[in-house]
Amino acid sequence: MDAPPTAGEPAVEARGLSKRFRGGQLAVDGLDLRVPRGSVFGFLGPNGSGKTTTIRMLLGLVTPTDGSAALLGRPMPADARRVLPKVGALIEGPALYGFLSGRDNLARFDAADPTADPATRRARIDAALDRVGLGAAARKHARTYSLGMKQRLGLAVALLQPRELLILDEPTNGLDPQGMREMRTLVRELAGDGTTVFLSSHLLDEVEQVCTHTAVMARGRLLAQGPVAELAAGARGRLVVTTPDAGDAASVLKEHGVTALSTEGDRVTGDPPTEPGTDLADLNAALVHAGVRVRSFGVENGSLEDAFVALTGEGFDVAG
Ligand SMILES: Nc1ncnc2c1ncn2[C@@H]1O[C@H](COP(=O)(O)OP(=O)(O)OP(=O)(O)O)[C@@H](O)[C@H]1O
Repeated sequence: MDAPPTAGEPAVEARGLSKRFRGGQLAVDGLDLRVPRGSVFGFLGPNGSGKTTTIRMLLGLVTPTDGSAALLGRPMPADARRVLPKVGALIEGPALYGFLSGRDNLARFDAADPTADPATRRARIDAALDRVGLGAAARKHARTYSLGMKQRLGLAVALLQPRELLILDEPTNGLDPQGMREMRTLVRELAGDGTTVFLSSHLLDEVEQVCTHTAVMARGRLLAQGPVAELAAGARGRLVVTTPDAGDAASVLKEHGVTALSTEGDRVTGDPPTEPGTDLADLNAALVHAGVRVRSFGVENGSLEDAFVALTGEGFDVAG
């Protein structure tokens, strides 16, 4: 008999998880990951940073070169047969038959599951279709579905059984704004039901909007992880000045130790000086003294993007 997983055990845990592909490429490098139960966890990183490879290792689809992974307190892939029934996954778009209706696609997946009782199939399929908002389109051929509907049908496949953990690889990738909104709402609803959701994304604002926790990847390495609010709050805020004299303002701020200055129209932003004893009021006085007409002056709260830039020294949308 196995001991039940202890309470407080993370939904996903990786220790030193690494993958070097045959060509020599180190796609994932010593990843230590801890996904709290009940969280919506955003696995964030630019394209090519190693997110998909990590997800494939977590699910036992790729063998790690080094390190270990556990899902719901059980080692993977050793306990895959016991764990995977409690885990729904959506990776790389589901394999759907276009000539079958949404409902018949689900029936096919359900029939392929040896643990699924055929007597209750219909109810399971209805519930899954309802959950993803496809009840009305259930009888249409899947080939007529928009990409967003196909993604939601893929999620319905994952929801045919009750799940403790959902792992979604870039669930909004390629969707139009409406499709993105629907998928994000769905993720929030699923999390509201108590399911832990682990999703990968290359979109900072998506993670900020949807996730409670995040881990930030770049070039196969983990840069930071923790509650989204804590990471964003830890980032230094940006000084923001609006003024019709933007050019002069930038010069004065530069003279007074403001770095990483950028000007957009009447808005000048920069990193405030870090020397102890620097008072922002003195900066404002210096601007006024130099004849700069200041409309507003303040420090904006740090965002996840600020945290990322601080961690990597570069913008987010760089190719990994
Ligand atoms: N089967 C493979 N063989 C060799 N290299 C691979 C293989 N799969 C991925 N890679 C490389 O490993 C690195 C990480 O890829 P991965 O797909 O995990 O990143 P990702 O963050 O998921 O990016 P994307 O969002 O573009 O999928 C990339 O440089 C990729 O080219």
